[in-house]
Amino acid sequence: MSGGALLRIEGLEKRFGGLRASDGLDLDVLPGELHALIGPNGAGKSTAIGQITGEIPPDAGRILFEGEDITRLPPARRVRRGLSRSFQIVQLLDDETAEANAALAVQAAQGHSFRFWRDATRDEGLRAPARALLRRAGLPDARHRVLAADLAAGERKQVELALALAASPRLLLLDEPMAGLGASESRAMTETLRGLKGQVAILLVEHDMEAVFALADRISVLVYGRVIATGTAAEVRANAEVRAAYLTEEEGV
Ligand SMILES: Nc1ncnc2c1ncn2[C@@H]1O[C@H](COP(=O)(O)OP(=O)(O)OP(=O)(O)O)[C@@H](O)[C@H]1O
Repeated sequence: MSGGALLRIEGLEKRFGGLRASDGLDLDVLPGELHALIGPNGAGKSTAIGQITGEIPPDAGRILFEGEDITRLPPARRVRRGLSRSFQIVQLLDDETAEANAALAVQAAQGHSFRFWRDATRDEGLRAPARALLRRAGLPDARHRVLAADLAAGERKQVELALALAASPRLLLLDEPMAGLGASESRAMTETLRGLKGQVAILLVEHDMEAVFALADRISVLVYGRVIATGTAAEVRANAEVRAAYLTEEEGV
């Protein structure tokens, strides 16, 4: 496996017109680690995630997953290899319960057609693993039968995390899981992610520095499409280039 890395990104380039959203991006995620990708607005974090999932084709560079070049692989094939993502904006079926949403994800992960999705929401063989996923994602049992439309923002994020876990990923890509959450919801999500640590490698894009510093084994700092520093929280905090480019006293660093 590419030098022990689960995911290796080498020299990734992505231009939007004259703008270099990825500019020689290099990044490694090790098996089982929680690796945070931080950086100012517009640094290219979402563009990096999009290229890892296959939604955005890079102009140059390589993406290796478990040592294999997946740079040109379609998104669905990457999911089947163990790369799963959750989105900045939650996409749930609002008129179905949390449990039914998760049951559909279990069914999809088993490779069945969505044609029979209405049956899936009643199938106990899918509902039992669906409940297990929701518990792993931190949603209390009492909320499993609530319609997605009636869930709080934090609970919707938990369901979305359960959907991402349904594919049994080896690497989970999380794009701002704390976005739009209140302080207590963010703390709950932080605890949930702490519980997942070690079970699945996580690449976490997040602006909530409290969560990042509490969770990350390593942090990479992205500025203008390039990683300017990678290290532990203490190493990144102490890095002069990082402090100058991004982290400020106001953010408590
Ligand atoms: N489809 C696109 N077309 C044109 N420009 C784009 C496109 N997607 C992203 N960009 C630009 O590329 C740069 C990087 O955007 P990206 O969303 O990856 O940054 P980010 O670090 O995720 O930002 P944020 O923290 O605000 O989510 C930004 O300047 C953005 O405006």
